[in-house]
Order: sequence, then structure tokens, then C-alpha cells
Amino acid sequence: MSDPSRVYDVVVIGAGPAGENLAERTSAAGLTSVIVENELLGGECSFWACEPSKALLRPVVARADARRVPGLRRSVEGSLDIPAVFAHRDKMAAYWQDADQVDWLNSVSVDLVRGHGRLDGPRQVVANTQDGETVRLTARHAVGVSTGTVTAIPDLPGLDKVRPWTNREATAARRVPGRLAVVGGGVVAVEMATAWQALGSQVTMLVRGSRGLLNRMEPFAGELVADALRDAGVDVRFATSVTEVAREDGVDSPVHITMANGDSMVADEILFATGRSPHTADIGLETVGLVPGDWLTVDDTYRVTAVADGWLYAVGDVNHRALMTHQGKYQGRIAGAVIGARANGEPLDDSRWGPHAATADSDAVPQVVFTDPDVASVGLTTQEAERTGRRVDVVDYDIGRLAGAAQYADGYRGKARVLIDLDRGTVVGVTFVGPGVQELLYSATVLITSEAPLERLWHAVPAFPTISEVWLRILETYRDRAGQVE
Ligand SMILES: Cc1cc2nc3c(=O)[nH]c(=O)nc-3n(C[C@H](O)[C@H](O)[C@H](O)COP(=O)(O)OP(=O)(O)OC[C@H]3O[C@@H](n4cnc5c(N)ncnc54)[C@H](O)[C@@H]3O)c2cc1C
Ligand SMILES: NC(=O)c1ccc[n+]([C@@H]2O[C@H](COP(=O)([O-])OP(=O)(O)OC[C@H]3O[C@@H](n4cnc5c(N)ncnc54)[C@H](O)[C@@H]3O)[C@@H](O)[C@H]2O)c1
Repeated sequence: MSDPSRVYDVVVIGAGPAGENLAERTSAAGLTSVIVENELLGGECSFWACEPSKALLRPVVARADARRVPGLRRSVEGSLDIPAVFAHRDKMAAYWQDADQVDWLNSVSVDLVRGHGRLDGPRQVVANTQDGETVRLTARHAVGVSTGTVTAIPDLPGLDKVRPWTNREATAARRVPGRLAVVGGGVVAVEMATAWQALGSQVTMLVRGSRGLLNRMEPFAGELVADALRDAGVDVRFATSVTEVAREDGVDSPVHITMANGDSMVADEILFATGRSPHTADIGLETVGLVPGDWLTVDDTYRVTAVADGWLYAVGDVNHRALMTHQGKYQGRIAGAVIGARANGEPLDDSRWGPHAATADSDAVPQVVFTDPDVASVGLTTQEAERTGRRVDVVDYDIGRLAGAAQYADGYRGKARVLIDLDRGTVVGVTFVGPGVQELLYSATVLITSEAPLERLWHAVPAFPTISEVWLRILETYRDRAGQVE
């Protein structure tokens, strides 16, 4: 690196999906922008999370779908072609190379420094490059932190000697373990249990709580996914806390797992799918008055609230608002527009749903869980509505009753729940569970963000016979119920 000290309008630390979008938008606003990345451009999502995990799941779900179509079942009776699945996974993870992302970064006029970035006081970032040099980057307007998260592994006796799987091994492994223990009952746990059971492992899920799987979602989501996992052969155990792990005969020997209730089991690998920790322990937070290792709390324009003068922004997982790629990208787009407007002296429109406000973070975060059945949700759940005192009507519909569902699969099982704000007559929460429901999610998201009155939906005619007719059935159920009350 020939120039160890450089000045930019905007410096971004971390080139995952959130950081990439932030830098692209600040560059589009005419601001000189640089991004510091320590590993691969594209972040966790491209290489050890979304892309490889969905590549592992796609053949599993497609086969399950095919087995439910009369006339097709016998064609898909055999086991999966594991080398072909892994080859597809490798391709979808771009063979863990980021050359395409580098080309894209060049095309949007964002500079790249490959190295570890650390804050060094207000508007200062020091990058230790992979060539062993130190580059000081000064930001005229803003520094964005988008350093993401790492697996939060509980501090258990023996853990340092068992080389547990995190999301990285679970998405990039080249061998199918005979027995895989999965600790946790959240999204990573259910997706990876679905994938590895179908790839040939005997999976045991060790779930600490007794409130079911996916317990931030509507309870029926976790129930339907748990039923399907059990049908697929997964041993799902609730109220089971791991207290100790050991590989008694060296790193390649089986792992012995001890539980709080006195049970024990043996597995070949153990995956911790136990949530995420902010990747902020070593990014110089202490130099700007923040605590290393903390999440970065932001306002609705993504400014870090605890830092004076509003020059520090945080987008993506690291602000702990909604740990998903699409939401991090949304945050990058909004924060980029905010930084651009502030730097260019333009007025901010941070009104609800305005271009400079993160309204979707609170009202409409969509999520798809790519299990069999898939789960698709956006907006409030019933529990959240109760907790926040929101007056809602809850309308349920059994998706399996639709002609479109019967066409889709023999014995289709699925459920829809729609929450309607009683005061405004708009949809504020939607959960769909069932094969193929993921593509319905955007319709629900548009409905929530547009705040369209429910009545207008009578004119939005779903095609027959598709699963989207669920919207019509929800309307009819709601109308007929209201009729009964009158
Ligand atoms: C198994 C798994 C599957 C998932 N599947 C999905 C899915 O299907 N859909 C979905 O929406 N979400 C999914 N997620 C969540 C998704 O991966 C994250 O929400 C997303 O990656 C967050 O993006 P980010 O840019 O905030 O952070 P990250 O993707 O974590 O990127 C952060 C980047 O910052 C870099 N970095 C960190 N510290 C420094 C430093 N000091 N200096 C320089 N660079 C640094 C890192 O190397 C990394 O490249 C999944 C997560 C997991 C674990
Ligand atoms: N399809 C998707 O959109 C997708 C897929 C995977 C991950 N993600 C995102 O990545 C994030 C991380 O996923 P995750 O599944 O790791 O987290 P999570 O928060 O969804 O689930 C964590 C699970 O681990 C359990 N747990 C926590 N600490 C534990 C401990 N000490 N011992 C035993 N169990 C413990 C929790 O009770 C919970 O069941 C999520 O926010 C999720 O939204 C998204």
C-alpha cells in the first residue's frame, strides 16, 4: 500500500451485504467511499450462511415436494446424490472466491482496502492490511460499521477440545457425519437439521426450552416444522440443556454430550445453532466511548445513538434490529441515502415510510425459513400484538383446503394467520406455513407497507387454482365472522 493515509467522505468497515449496499448508495450520492474487508466481499451470507445453506436445502425440499405429487413419487424414491449436492453448494458459495464482488465494487466506484478495520477516534479508521501495512482512513462525513455477527457459543466445559460446528462447518462441510447433534431450536437449527438429516446424518435436536421450535414466530409454525422433522427421522428433544461435551479419544473420536437432566448421548459432530454475537470485540469501539463486544444501538436513520455529532452509523446484523440479509441491505440503502442527504445539505424526510426512515425494521420485517414445510412471516405475531397492546383481529385459514394446495401436493398441510389492526382496518402481521408458501410473502409485505385497507383486497383477484387464493379465503372468513357478530 503506497499511500498510508487517505481521506474519503465515507469509510465503511465490513463488506457483507449491509456494508456493500451502504457504500454503493453513498457512492451513488456522489460521496467518495471506501470499504474495509477482512475476509471475503459478500460476508457471511454469501459464503457460510444464506447461499450455501439454501443450496443444501433446495434438493431436500424439491424431493419432498415431488414425493407428494401422485405419479412422481416413485421417480424420487432414492437417496440424494451427495457429491452433486455438494458441488451445487460449492458453486452457490462461488467456490469461496469473491472476484465477482470485487468487479461489482469497482463498477460502483467504491474503493477497497483488504484488512482488519478498527475505529481510532472520531471519523478515524485504521486498517491493518493483509500485506502487513497500516492505512489510516479519515472520513469527512461518516463511518459505517457493518461487521456482522459470529456464532454465540455457550461457555461449556470441554468445548475447546471438541471443535464444534458453527454455521461455517454446517454450510461448508465436505463429509456427512453419521450422527449430528444440533443444539438450539431457532432458524439455523431447523434449516440445518432438515438439510443434514436428508443428506444422510441421524440428527438429534437438543432444544433448551420447552416452548417449541422457532419460538419468535407463531407457535403453529414451530409445531408444523417439528412434526415434519420428526417424520423425516430427526429426534427432536425439548427441555434439554447441554452441560458438558467431550471427545474422549482425540479430536476425531465421537463427541459425548451430557445433559442437565442426566441424559447423555454420542454424536460424530455437534453443531451450535445458538444465536449470534456482535462482531465488535476488536473494532476500536473503546476509542469512541463504546463498549467492545456490544451491539450498536441506532436510531431510525442508523446513527449510533451513543456517539456524539452523528458521524457513526451501523447497519446489518451488528445493530441487532433484524438479523437477515435483505433487511441489512435495506438498512444499507436507507443509511446511504441519509448520509448522502446530510452530506449534500439536502433536507431529510424521516417521516413514517419516508426515504430516510427505517420504518420497515419495526413494521414489516419479512422472513422465510427454508424448511419443509417452509415458513414465511412478516410484521406482527399474535404474541407481539398482545405484548405491545395492539388491538388486532386474528384470522386463520387451513391452506390445505384450497384447490391450489390440492393441486400442489397430495395431503397438503399448511396454515395461514393474518392479523388485522382493529382501529385502522389494515393488515399488520402475516404468517404462512406450508410447502411453497415462500413466494406469497412479498404480497403480504406489500400489503403491510402500503397500509392498503383490507376492503381493497376484494378487488385483488387471486388466480385459480393457486395457493394465493388463501387471501380470498382470509377475506371471506373475516367477513363471515363479522356477519355472525352483527
Ligand atoms: C446458517 C445461516 C443461514 C442464513 N440464511 C439466511 C437466509 O436464508 N436469508 C437471510 O436473509 N439471512 C440469512 N442468514 C442471516 C444473514 O447471513 C445475515 O443477516 C447477514 O449475513 C448479515 O449481513 P451483514 O452485512 O450485517 O454481516 P456479515 O454478512 O456478517 O458481513 C460482515 C462482514 O464484515 C467483515 N468484518 C468483520 N469485522 C471486520 C473488521 N474489523 N474489519 C474488516 N472487515 C470486517 C466480515 O469479514 C464480513 O465480511 C443466515 C445466517 C446463518 C448463520
Ligand atoms: N432463512 C433465514 O432467514 C435465516 C436462516 C438462518 C439464520 N437466520 C438468522 O440468523 C440469526 C441466527 O440464527 P440462530 O438460529 O443461530 O439464532 P436464533 O436466535 O434464531 O435461535 C437460537 C436458538 O438457540 C437457543 N439457545 C441460545 N442460547 C443457548 C444455549 N446457551 N444453550 C442452548 N440453546 C441456546 C435459543 O433458545 C434458540 O432456540 C437469526 O436471527 C436468524 O434470523 C436467518
